[in-house]
Amino acid sequence: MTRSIWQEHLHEHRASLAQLDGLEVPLDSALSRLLATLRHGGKVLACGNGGSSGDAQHLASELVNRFEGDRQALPAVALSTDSSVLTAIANDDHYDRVFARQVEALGAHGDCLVAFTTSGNSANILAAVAAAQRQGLWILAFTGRDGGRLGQLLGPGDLELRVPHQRTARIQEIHLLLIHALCAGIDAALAEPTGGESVATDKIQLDWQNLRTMCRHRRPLVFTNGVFDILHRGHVQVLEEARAQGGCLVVGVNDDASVRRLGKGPDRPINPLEDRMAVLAGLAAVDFVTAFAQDTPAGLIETLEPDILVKGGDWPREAIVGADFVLRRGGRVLSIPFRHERSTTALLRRIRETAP
Ligand SMILES: O=C(CO)[C@@H](O)[C@H](O)[C@H](O)[C@H](O)COP(=O)(O)O
Ligand SMILES: [Zn+2]
Repeated sequence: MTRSIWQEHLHEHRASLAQLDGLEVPLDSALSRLLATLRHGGKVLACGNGGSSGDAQHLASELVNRFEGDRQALPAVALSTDSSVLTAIANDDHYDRVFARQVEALGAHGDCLVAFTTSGNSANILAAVAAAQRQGLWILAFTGRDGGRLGQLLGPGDLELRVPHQRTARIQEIHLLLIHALCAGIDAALAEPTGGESVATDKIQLDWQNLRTMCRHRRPLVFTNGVFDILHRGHVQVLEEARAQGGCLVVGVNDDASVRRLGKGPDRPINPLEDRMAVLAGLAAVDFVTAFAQDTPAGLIETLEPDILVKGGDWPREAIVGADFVLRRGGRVLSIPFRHERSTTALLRRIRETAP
């Protein structure tokens, strides 16, 4: 008896699934590499032809938007989506260059190029991989059969998820399974806290360069600074309004010696830097907390290059340190008034006056 088309497909699909145990280790490596890339502010560029261009778009949409759980938006671009860019490159240069040119335009050191090809031989994919290698991206290749020429092009820092099947359709079906497994792993690692667990320690980033990289794609970047000795309602309100202005809020905190130089009193700060940063990191509005030892946060602002600079209270905009720098780069400077008049100094006076 001949099998129906459906029975044939089912049979072949099951047989291809049975050959995939070897993918567990490279899938785990791909997941950790991707997470490290995303956590350090890197982005994902994805490309493929035909059905594989759909895979590239599928992956990008699940990173930018969401897969199954709530987590931050992640930077990913499918290189097969802009018909103007694609037709211009193919028309003026060559179809083989359609992805490579975009990698040159958008790729940066540390980013990841995800290349889908069932044969491993599509010329535009090979060119994209070569361009990515020149630009310092690492490659995650989804291939089939024997990996084709792409399998041989990959360097020691690259990874390949190869489906050892001969038929394009079966390979593509497994590619989608792999995409979903990766997205599930990313969801699990970056899930928004449901309570109980602490993300606050990850928010404290004392290395300015590291912080700069982590904020690279989290724009508009909002920056504010202060002592935050005894956190009060006015602080929380200003921080919430500051966060609402952009996509990421970094708070720069004066270290203890620089607070003492501000002359607020011999016993200030009451709370040491570590405690002040931990309290700020516990606020939902705050994405990152860092510290500065200088008299002003000018150096920190120049390192982070925020798009929006905020001070709370009655600071005139022109007196805000770093305002010139941010305005010159086309950014905005805001003075957000305290809607709840509270001050740490006044609070301390009251505590002392009422002390027995
Ligand atoms: O979806 C399919 C076949 O299932 C086709 O569109 C297929 O993706 C195209 O023939 C691609 O051009 C094949 O490219 P590649 O996988 O060999 O890189
Ligand atoms: Zn197809």
